[in-house]
Amino acid sequence: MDEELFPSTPGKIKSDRRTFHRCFASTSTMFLWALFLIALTASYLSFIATGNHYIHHTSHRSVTGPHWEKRVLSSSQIHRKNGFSVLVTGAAGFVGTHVSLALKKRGDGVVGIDNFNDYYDPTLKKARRKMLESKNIFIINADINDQNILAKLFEIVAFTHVMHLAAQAGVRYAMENPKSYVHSNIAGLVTLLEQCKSADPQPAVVWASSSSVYGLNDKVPFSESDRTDQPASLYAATKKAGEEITHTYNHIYGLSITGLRFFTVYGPWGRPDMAYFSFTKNILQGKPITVYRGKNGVDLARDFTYIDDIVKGCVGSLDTAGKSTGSGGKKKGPAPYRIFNLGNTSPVTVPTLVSILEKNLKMKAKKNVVDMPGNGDVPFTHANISLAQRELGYRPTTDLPTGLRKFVKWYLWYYGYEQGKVKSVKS
Ligand SMILES: O=C(O)[C@H]1O[C@H](OP(=O)(O)OP(=O)(O)OC[C@H]2O[C@@H](n3ccc(=O)[nH]c3=O)[C@H](O)[C@@H]2O)[C@H](O)[C@@H](O)[C@@H]1O
Repeated sequence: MDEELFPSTPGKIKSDRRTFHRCFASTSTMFLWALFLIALTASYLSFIATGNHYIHHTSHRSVTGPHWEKRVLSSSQIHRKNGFSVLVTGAAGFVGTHVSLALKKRGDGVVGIDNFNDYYDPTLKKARRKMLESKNIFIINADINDQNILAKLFEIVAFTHVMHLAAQAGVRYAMENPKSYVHSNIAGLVTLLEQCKSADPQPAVVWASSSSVYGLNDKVPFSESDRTDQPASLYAATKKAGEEITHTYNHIYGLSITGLRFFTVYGPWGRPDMAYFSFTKNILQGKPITVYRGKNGVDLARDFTYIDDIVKGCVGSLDTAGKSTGSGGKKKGPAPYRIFNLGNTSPVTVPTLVSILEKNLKMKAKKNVVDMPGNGDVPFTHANISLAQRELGYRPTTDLPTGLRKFVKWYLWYYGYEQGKVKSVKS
C-alpha cells in the first residue's frame, strides 16, 4: 500500500478519493499524520513566539527579527557630527575589517555583511569578526546576492555610504573556480547596485576595483586614463566589468560612484592566499616556496601597498564622495563617477619580498624558482597616484620592510609562534 501512496516518478501523485481513503485506513499511517500535524503546529507556534524568520542563502541562512534589527540599529549609530552610516560589504575580509574599524573609531556608524565563504580559512574571518564585535560592529552573515537581506537592511537604516569590498579575490584561483568570480564580482555587484539605486536616499558607493585591470600594459607607471581593455585573468576581467557596470548605474540612476584600484594590499590580518602570507607560513614550517620568474629570467615585481595606507585612501574616498542625486530609482541630475589608483608608487621584486621575510623571520626560505606559468599573472605593477593625492589627499607612508615587519609580528602573535615553534592557534 505504501508504494501506492508515494509516486514513483515526480508529478504522479494519486489524489482520488479512493487513495485518500486508503491513506487513512491504516492506524500506523494515521499515527504518522498526527505526528506530522503536531510538529507543524509546534514549529508555527515557535515562529510566532520568537518573531524571527529565516532568510535562505546559497550556503547558509541568516536570522532577522527584533533582536537582529536592534543590533543593526545600534551598529549603524553615528557618534560624531555630520558622521556617516556605512554599509561595509566583505566586512570580515582583510580590507573590510580594517576600514570598518577605522570608521567606527572616528564615530561613524558601521554595519557589515559577509558570507564567510571558505575561499580561505573562515577561522580567520571569524576572528576578525570577533574583533569587530568587540567594537560594537555587527556583521550580518549573508551573501550580497541576497536581495531580501539587502532590502531589509536599507529598510532599517538610511545608509549614507556603501563601502563595497565583498569580492572573489585572487588572480590565479580564477582558473580553478571561474564561476565564483561571476557570482560575487558580477552578479553580487549588480544585486547590490540595484538595492542602492532603489534606496531613498541613495547612498554614495565606494568600491574595490583592482590594479589587475591594467592587464598586459607595459607603459609605467599605470595611470587611471591608461587603457584597461587587455585583462590577463578572469579576475581582472570581472573587476573591469565592475567598472563598466558601476558606470551605467551612475549614468542611469545618478549613483555616486568611486572605484579604487588597489595594488597588492598586505599587512596584519591579511589574506592567507597571497604570496607574502603563504611564503611566511611555509618558511616557518620549513616547506619550500615557489617563486615565479618572468620572461627572460626577469624578476616579477609588485607595487605592494600597506593596509593602513589603503584604509586612508578608502576613508578619503568616502569623505570626498559627492552625493548620489537620484531617489527611489529615479535620477535627478548628474552624480560623480571617479576612479583612483591606490598604490605605493614603489615596486619591489618578489625575490626582494622573500629576503625581507627571511630577515624578519630569521630563517632561510627553500626557494623553487620557476618560470611564470600562463595563469593570469602580470609581470609587474606600478601605480601613478597623483590623482588620488590631489583629490583624496592620499599619501602612502609605509615602505615594504616596515609593513612586513608589522605583518610578521602580527603573524607570530596570531598563530602563537614562539622562537619558530607553533605554540597554539588562536581562533
Ligand atoms: O593588486 C591587485 O589588483 C591584486 O593583488 C593581489 O594579486 P597579486 O599581485 O597577484 O598578489 P599575490 O598573489 O600576493 O602575488 C604577488 C606576487 O608573487 C608572485 N607569486 C605568487 C604566489 C607564489 O606562489 N609565487 C609567486 O612568485 C606572483 O606571481 C606575484 O608576482 C591580490 O591577490 C588580488 O586580489 C588583487 O586584486
